[in-house]
Amino acid sequence: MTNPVFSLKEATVTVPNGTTIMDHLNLDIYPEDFITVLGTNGAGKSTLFNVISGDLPLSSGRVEHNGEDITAVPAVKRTAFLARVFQDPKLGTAPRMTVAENLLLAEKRGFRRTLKNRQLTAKKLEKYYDLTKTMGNNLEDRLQTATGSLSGGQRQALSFLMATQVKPGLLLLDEHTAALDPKTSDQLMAATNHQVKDNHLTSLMITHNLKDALTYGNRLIVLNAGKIILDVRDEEKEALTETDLLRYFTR
Ligand SMILES: Nc1ncnc2c1ncn2[C@@H]1O[C@H](COP(=O)(O)OP(=O)(O)OP(=O)(O)O)[C@@H](O)[C@H]1O
Repeated sequence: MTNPVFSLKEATVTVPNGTTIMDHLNLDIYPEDFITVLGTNGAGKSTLFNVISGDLPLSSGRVEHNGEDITAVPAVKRTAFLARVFQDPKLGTAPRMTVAENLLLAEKRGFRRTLKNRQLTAKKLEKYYDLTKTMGNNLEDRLQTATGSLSGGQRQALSFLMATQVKPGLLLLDEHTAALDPKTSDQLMAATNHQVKDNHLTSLMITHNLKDALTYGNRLIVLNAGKIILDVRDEEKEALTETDLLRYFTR
């Protein structure tokens, strides 16, 4: 069997008031896994992402990347292989910079970000045109527009492209379509799915949308009280229904 890209082993987080918000959690993430992450409010979904990204240190347990112990590696260093897209369209992009400038900046993920000595050549603009066109929301016509005046859907599409332009070893999608209207959300989910598949990305996606959790990805996990209470993949996932899932939300 293939080795995991990323693992949590007996990962536990106890916060200063004594509450354990991640409880001896074990998770092996394999190459090209697209894992949808479900759970009630407070189940520990953001905690899981914060532990993976290194923003929240473990109280005990281990974090491994390609078999190497990275428990003590800080968040800033983990950006060399990890990218995250947030729910808030304002996060992840620089509002005064244009779409093209943001994409140029994103090419430096994992390195010191500066636009010094880097230019938006005609070739680059052509590349960004083709890239943004794949999102299906006219972002390609707004390459020279300041990001702050894009629609929420266009801005989230840009955040997604910025996170994936330099292929991350692991992509964290943190309810990235939740702030969008249903049609725009569906459009970004479909574009996300294409990009994840076409670029063979390994990713986790937090969602409260049961339909999306069932439709997308090869694997689904449900969290409750800082533990994984369901972990299914392939045929087992495909056989799941919304009614099956709702049972995990009544605990
Ligand atoms: N840094 C922290 N210090 C103290 N408590 C925390 C911290 N981070 C999270 N918690 C607590 O841990 C629990 C899990 O929170 P978390 O944000 O991971 O849940 P969630 O599943 O993402 O919820 P939601 O769906 O509402 O976003 C909550 O009770 C939360 O208050």
